Amino acid sequence: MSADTSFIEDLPAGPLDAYRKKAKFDWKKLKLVFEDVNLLKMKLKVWNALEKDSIFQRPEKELLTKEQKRIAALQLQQFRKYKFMPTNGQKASIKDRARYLMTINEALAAAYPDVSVKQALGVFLFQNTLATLGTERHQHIIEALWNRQILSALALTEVAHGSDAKNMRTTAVYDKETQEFIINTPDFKAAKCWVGNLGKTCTVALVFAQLYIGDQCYGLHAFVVPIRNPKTLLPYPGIIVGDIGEKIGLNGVDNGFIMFQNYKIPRENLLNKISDVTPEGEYESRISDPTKILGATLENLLAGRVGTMQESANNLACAVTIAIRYAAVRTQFGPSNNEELPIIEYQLHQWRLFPYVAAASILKIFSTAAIRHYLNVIEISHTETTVDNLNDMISEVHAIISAGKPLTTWACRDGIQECRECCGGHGYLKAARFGELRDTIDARITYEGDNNVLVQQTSNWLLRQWHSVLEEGQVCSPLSTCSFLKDHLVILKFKFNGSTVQDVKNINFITRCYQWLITYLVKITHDKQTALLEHSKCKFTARNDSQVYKAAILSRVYGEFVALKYYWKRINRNDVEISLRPILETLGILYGLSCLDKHLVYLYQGGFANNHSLSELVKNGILDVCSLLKSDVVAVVDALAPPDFVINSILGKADGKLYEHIQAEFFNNPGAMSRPSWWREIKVDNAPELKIRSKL
Ligand SMILES: Cc1cc2nc3c(=O)[nH]c(=O)nc-3n(C[C@H](O)[C@H](O)[C@H](O)COP(=O)(O)OP(=O)(O)OC[C@H]3O[C@@H](n4cnc5c(N)ncnc54)[C@H](O)[C@@H]3O)c2cc1C
Repeated sequence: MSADTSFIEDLPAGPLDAYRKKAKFDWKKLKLVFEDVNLLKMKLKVWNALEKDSIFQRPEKELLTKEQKRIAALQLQQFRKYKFMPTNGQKASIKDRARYLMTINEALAAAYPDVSVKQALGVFLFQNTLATLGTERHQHIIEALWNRQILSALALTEVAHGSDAKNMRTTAVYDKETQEFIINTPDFKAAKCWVGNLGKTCTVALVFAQLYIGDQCYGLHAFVVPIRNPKTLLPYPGIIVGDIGEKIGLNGVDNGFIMFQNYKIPRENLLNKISDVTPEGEYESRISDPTKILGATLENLLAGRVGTMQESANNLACAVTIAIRYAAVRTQFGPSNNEELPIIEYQLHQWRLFPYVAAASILKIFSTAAIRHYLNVIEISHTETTVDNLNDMISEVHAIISAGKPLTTWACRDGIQECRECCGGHGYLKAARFGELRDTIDARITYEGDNNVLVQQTSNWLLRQWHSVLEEGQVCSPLSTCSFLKDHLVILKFKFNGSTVQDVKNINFITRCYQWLITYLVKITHDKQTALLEHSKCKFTARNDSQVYKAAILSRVYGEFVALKYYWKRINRNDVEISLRPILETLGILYGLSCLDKHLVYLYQGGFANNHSLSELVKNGILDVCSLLKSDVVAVVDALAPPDFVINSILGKADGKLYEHIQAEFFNNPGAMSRPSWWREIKVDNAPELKIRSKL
């Protein structure tokens, strides 16, 4: 049965129709492959509400940073009043409920990134952490959170330590006389910093500190710490708290710093699901290894990372929508004086842009799959059901997300920049929106775990699988993302023997290349680490000196392979109409070939190919697919795009009336045609006045 697309609004007629008419599929049906129908309806509901809400109207002129913070705080307050969750949502399973909440925040992030960051940190991440690390004694805090009585913050990073969480120096010392923890910041380098919502607005923070009983340190633990009096918003005594100042972007978020001086909190404020301290000062833990306790504590950040993946894929979709719509209307040069071509007709322009359209399509579907896996393991972890390989599943999901967040955010960073350049000078206008998209993605590369550090978790996991293949001939990959490693002897013998473009323009070739690449890279990374370890006798050095050209590229290649794997699985589902298959396959092949183009050196280095044909065919394949995509690409971005209100770009509107919107921007920007108030300061008294009329 054909999917019901009647709830998706038609697009306005205009100059883009010329290309829209060429598409060989229905863009609305394609949209329902990129988006789950119910979640899309929910997002449309959110966007419709915000579009009509006066507090969410966009300012006509640039606001001062402190005004941006005020507006974002008010918008968040207002947003929390909406009841977007379906009526049965409150009773839904943990998984469904979390999915709804993530979708609501995803919708918010696409239009108001600052407000969504404030909500994600101050409400969802806090709630998630309390639910997973807290117990019934923290239930009242969760309730206060849902009743909008609390806005929180998550304080992990310190001035001198970010990625290296286990060396953080804030302490929480247990005092059994008063049954309190005493929190201290030894010096400025241990001040918590960059903490969203902490600068001006939050009343409570989740603070990560080293737990001490006497002289014994039990590692990093999470504590609920009151920060400000909710009635006055003034900080409590014993705290130095403030805003870190203006940033490159996301200035609606009040990122703050904090230092504690013998600041006391009740014993019960320790989140105690994994480990607890008895009133008498005994430490009790369900896990004996302190590094595992830290791991379990920080596992919560996974929710933020999958959310980041999805939001970044959406940002990339926004950027390519703007650039493709622009390219289909903008004309420059032509074969004859009276014929100018739309810039989308140029091969170079297609080659610069279309791979990012493919990336947005693949990464949207990949992030949806990553969220599904993440929520599945969360749900299983919360039920009584025992699942034999749950830990293996969690490790694999962790590996997928640790590769997926960097893959998606980096693709988005590069894609936005290319799209900006593809729109020429007009792309540099603030109203084109690339600036905001670029600033937002920039921060995502670092927060929720710095990309270059995160990818090491994926390569470590892959190396463990490789070790297990060599030792026991098996792999722990319940989600089958690297189960092929057990066939490594066969895979490493693969050789490329294709001779036509058709030999590379197919998913079997792409899968074969990726399986070979992952196997080859994990092998050479392992060999390098083993040699370094023998030489230096130091695991730390061995690991660090095998990142460049080895482990780091291994994680990247694995991320791309998994992204394609989930994409292929999705497009081959029964609910995907036959009419959509060709375009979906084209997008998948373009993504695969464009990524492989960047890894050719490894395919040659390892002997997968030994003459020029692989390189030539991959490159010709990309150009072939680009030219094939030209007539469909406008409809593809129609399927990827959110409504105009969300895209918020004068270059990317669905009506394609590019020059009307540019004119409106030029003419209507405040004070555009008025003399500046400071004109006297620059006037030149003795300047000759040139005639404006001819003497004749
Ligand atoms: C907009 C924004 C919002 C934030 N919000 C919060 C928040 O709400 N709460 C909070 O606690 N924190 C927050 N942070 C902080 C953020 O989580 C940290 O910036 C991040 O974890 C990285 O830590 P760092 O800045 O100390 O960088 P560092 O860890 O010092 O890294 C610096 C550089 O060194 C590299 N590097 C580090 N270790 C290695 C290694 N082993 N091998 C190779 N390279 C390495 C990194 O890749 C990076 O490029 C926020 C940051 C930003 C930008």
